[in-house]
Amino acid sequence: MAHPEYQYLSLLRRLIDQGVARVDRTGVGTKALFGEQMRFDLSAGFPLLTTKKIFHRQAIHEMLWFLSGDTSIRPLLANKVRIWTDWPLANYRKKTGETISQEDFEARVLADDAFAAQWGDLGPVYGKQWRRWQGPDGRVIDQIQDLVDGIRTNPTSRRLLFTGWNVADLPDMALPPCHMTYQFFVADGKLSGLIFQRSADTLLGLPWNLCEGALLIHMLAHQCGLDVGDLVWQGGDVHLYLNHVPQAEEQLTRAPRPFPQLVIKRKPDSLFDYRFEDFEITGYDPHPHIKADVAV
Ligand SMILES: Nc1nc(=O)c2c([nH]1)NC[C@@H]1CN(c3ccc(C(=O)N[C@@H](CCC(=O)O)C(=O)O)cc3)CN21
Ligand SMILES: O=c1ccn([C@H]2C[C@H](O)[C@@H](COP(=O)(O)O)O2)c(=O)[nH]1
Repeated sequence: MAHPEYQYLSLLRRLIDQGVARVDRTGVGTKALFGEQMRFDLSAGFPLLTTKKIFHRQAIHEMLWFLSGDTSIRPLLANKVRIWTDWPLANYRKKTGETISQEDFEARVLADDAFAAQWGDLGPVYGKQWRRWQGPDGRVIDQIQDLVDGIRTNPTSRRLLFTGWNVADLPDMALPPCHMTYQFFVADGKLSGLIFQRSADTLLGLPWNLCEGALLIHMLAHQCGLDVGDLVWQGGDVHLYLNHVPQAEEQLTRAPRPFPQLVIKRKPDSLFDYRFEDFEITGYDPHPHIKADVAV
């Protein structure tokens, strides 16, 4: 059987060859396809792309940050994860007219509590909706705890899902959720998960989304005494930014190597008590990193 990473590589190829040119919010321009799917059997390896190095250390931190319910970039910065800085930074520059560097902005968010509270928060993004969805009656809903309970007590339920797409809160978010809905399925002692991603930056964001989705399935399965099944990824507007075409062509010259394995070294009492040190990726031997600019 062909290496599962060819699903990703053939998507890159089709985006370049058949993607429809579109003007987008960022002004960069994309080539896009609508409605794409990939499937990875997690028992056969951890789907961390090998045709370029993915910074999985940062991806693990981001997933733990989502699960913590936090929405400030401060805990990310404390772990040297800088992928979310561009949006609060652009907001700060626009509102104050100051031309502060990214480094100085990040240093202030880390050092100054009041500054972090005013400028470092992304609004009611993923973590808030996952862990503290606010009902109209003021009730606070922990969608992830409900999911864990559901998988344990009612594994054949067709309602094992959570969503970040809180329509009323969208205007207050730095960015509306991209990986917006997750659904789960238990069969034969295995947990499968599906990500619905309304918008996918195929070169930069998607490899992280696959890594983090796979990590979440592993964590949930670990907590619920299940083996891992499939990660199904479903994309709506799936695009390649025009300034990423050379990087995609470079990546397409490379042959996939065996996927690594995820080792979870400790079983904490709850899904929310995992620490970064509990995870180890073994056997990861990727091709070199390929640099690309993120569209803000
Ligand atoms: N245009 C765009 N693409 C995204 O993937 C994206 C957004 N915006 N906005 C919100 C978050 C932030 N995410 C990001 C942002 C940057 C990288 C990125 O630049 N990754 C590089 C290197 C990162 C580094 O040097 O630390 C990579 O090669 O993976 C990845 C995901 C995913 N999301
Ligand atoms: O986890 C993520 C987060 C974001 N993206 C990409 C998808 C788009 O290129 C931008 C978001 O812009 P919208 O105009 O809100 O769609 O970020 C991703 O791929 N993965």
